[in-house]
Amino acid sequence: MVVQLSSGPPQTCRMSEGSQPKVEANIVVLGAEKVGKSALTVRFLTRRFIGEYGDIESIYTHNVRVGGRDVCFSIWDSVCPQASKLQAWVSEKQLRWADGFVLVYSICDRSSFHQARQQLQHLRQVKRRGSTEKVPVILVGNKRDLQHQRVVSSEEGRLLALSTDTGFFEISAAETYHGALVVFHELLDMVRDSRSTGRKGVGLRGIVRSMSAVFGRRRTE
Ligand SMILES: Nc1nc2c(ncn2[C@@H]2O[C@H](COP(=O)(O)OP(=O)(O)OP(=O)(O)O)[C@@H](O)[C@H]2O)c(=O)[nH]1
Repeated sequence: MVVQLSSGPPQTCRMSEGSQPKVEANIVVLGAEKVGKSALTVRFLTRRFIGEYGDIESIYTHNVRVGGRDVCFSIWDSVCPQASKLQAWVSEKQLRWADGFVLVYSICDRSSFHQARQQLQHLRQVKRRGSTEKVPVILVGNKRDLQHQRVVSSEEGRLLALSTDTGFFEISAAETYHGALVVFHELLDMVRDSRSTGRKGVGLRGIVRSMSAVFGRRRTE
């Protein structure tokens, strides 16, 4: 079941305000079980970390201003089906709907990194809307606050991202809002780039960003 929700006052993405049309971006958040997909999504939507989240698959609508433009994010917080725990999994419906993907793993869970690798390979192989162009993807290593439980190094994440033309960040949804903000804003940039140039993927600018994408310091909100 997919539930559609709005994080703010009821609005529709079809509206535009001011002289410039509203930018719309459909984002699917993917990843293995319990890696923090909902925590990352809720952080971005509300700035808060509430600790425990239900496992209802939801699409949230979030209207914000980014760089002087009104943006409407529709964010599909997906649930990994039990049957595909160790498989690359993304539905045809998600592929048709999404402008971009956030692919989350936990730095404390090697199998979630393995699953992210498979999902990335899958996303890089599929054709979208009859196109051979690459869909924008950001790879996110979450739970960076749990350094003592880390089993996936930053370098492994960064290398996987570089080898698949993908953005990359390590964050802690539990600790800061900033990481979630940067993930969604960077993906928005990639979506807009891909629309304006027809070029999908992270490109040179994104690769340079990937190299400095690991958040080493605790930041306050
Ligand atoms: N320490 C720490 N815990 C986190 C972080 N993000 C999420 N968690 C915890 O990890 C657990 C799973 O988080 P969820 O956001 O529900 O993960 P999910 O991927 O949406 O889970 P499912 O949809 O059920 O597969 C919860 O207990 C969260 O509190 C983080 O950055 N650091």
